[in-house]
Amino acid sequence: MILTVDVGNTRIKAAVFEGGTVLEIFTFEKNELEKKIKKILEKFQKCSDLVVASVGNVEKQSFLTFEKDLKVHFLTHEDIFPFTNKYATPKTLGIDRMVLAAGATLKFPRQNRLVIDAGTCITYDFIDENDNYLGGAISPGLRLRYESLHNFTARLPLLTLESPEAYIGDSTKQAIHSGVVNGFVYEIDGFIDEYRANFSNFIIILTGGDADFLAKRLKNTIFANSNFLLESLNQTFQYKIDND
Ligand SMILES: Nc1ncnc2c1ncn2[C@@H]1O[C@H](COP(=O)(O)OP(=O)(O)O)[C@@H](O)[C@H]1O
Ligand SMILES: CC(C)(COP(=O)(O)O)[C@@H](O)C(=O)NCCC(=O)O
Ligand SMILES: [K+]
Repeated sequence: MILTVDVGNTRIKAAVFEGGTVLEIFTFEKNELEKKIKKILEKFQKCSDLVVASVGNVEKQSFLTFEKDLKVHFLTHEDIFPFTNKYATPKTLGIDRMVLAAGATLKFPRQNRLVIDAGTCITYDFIDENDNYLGGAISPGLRLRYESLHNFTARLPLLTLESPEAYIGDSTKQAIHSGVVNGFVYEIDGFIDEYRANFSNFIIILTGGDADFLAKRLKNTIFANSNFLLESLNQTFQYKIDND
């Protein structure tokens, strides 16, 4: 049994796997990390490995305290991945993006793949049919857009996510909801159209905290899999064991 942990910039997601099957998923805040992991390990005492991919600012030590119970692994750029990394700055590529790319490569062989992760940031990652990781894009996520409109202006309120009534927002609130939500949807549909125009035979994987909200609103039909990063972490770890 393996416990995988994804430390994002907003929240921590964790999952227990038995082989390729997910047994349970957990989502929690950074300040609850040790307490939650302890509880998970009490419930799943057969966990032999804890596998962490982190782009957030949590202390390594919070995980190392569990070394008495099981083996702790932090995935890094030094690990073995199933694609050729063509990013011009491979060492600065987020480990979450590398894990998503690994999952897409292993799960969908011999095709072009675009992974869209709508989390704190929206990340786009493209792996071609010859398993070359080419890069993608990084832009502000949904909540980040609401927060930055408020934080960098004098007059804009901080709103929480709501579906806009129309694309012509007829009040400050509706204008913000339209700008944030429609802007988010148009951006993603625009990127998908661009990739579709340039590549055939490709699959799109949509994941992240806003994936379900987004999937319903896209012009392009894509199914969301909120657990894709956790599943990919499990697969990346298996791949590392098999190929090290
Ligand atoms: N309970 C929640 N707390 C924070 N963000 C949430 C919550 N539910 C949904 N979200 C949405 O999830 C997004 C963050 O996604 P997530 O995948 O958790 O980010 P990260 O992997 O960067 O930590 C935010 O843009 C927000 O709109
Ligand atoms: C782009 C990110 C901030 C996304 O983080 P997230 O939204 O998943 O919390 C993270 O992948 C990161 O810190 N990347 C480093 C820069 C790069 O990937 O090129
Ligand atoms: K992301």
